[in-house]
Amino acid sequence: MAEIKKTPLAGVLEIFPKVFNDQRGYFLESFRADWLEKEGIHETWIQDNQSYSQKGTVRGLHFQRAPYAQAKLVRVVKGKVLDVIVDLRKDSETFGSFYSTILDSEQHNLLYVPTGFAHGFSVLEDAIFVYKCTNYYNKESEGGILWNDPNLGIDWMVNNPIISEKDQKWQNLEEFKATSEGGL
Ligand SMILES: Cc1cn([C@H]2C[C@H](O)[C@@H](COP(=O)(O)OP(=O)(O)O[C@H]3O[C@@H](C)C(=O)[C@@H](O)[C@H]3O)O2)c(=O)[nH]c1=O
Repeated sequence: MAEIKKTPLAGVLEIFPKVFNDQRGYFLESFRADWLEKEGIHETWIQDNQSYSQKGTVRGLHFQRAPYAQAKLVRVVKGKVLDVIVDLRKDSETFGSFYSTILDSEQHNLLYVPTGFAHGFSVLEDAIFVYKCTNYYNKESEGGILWNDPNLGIDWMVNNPIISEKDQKWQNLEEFKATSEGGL
């Protein structure tokens, strides 16, 4: 059975599936609804995404606004990333805090990210990143926080990252607070 670990941010879970190794290779269950249901979380996953990124890339920090807000269940099938989330939940005691963890294709670990977070990752080894979402992509409701906002002070563990034009222009956390009535 998978090991489910709570994180310092309420409602965010890290999941370590049981890996069965043998002479052929490995087997693991990469998704089970009951991992989350046992924790009282009932989500309907309606979109799966996959991206490939070269070492040194940063993607993020992204969210979608209601009614297109997305919970995400993220993992890495090849390579290694530093996965980062920022708590933007209006009434959260940890609003404005971030949590980061390594996701890689050796641990096969997953991060469950509820709605109300900005999400991103940096690529420590060329990575195929795979994730489930509870809402469809909606360009108009897309928002973000600047990855290198000095007030967040995230150590992304990469120098001079490869980053999209879009991701260089997001607002910082202070601007987000001022324009979003205190959160998502
Ligand atoms: C995310 C997404 C993008 N696209 C398109 C839009 C664009 O032309 C192209 C690349 O999009 P982006 O540059 O936004 O891709 P990317 O930077 O990988 O966006 C993703 O980043 C990570 C950190 C997340 O948390 C995701 O929710 C998502 O925002 O793919 C879709 O068609 N559907 C989708 O669900």
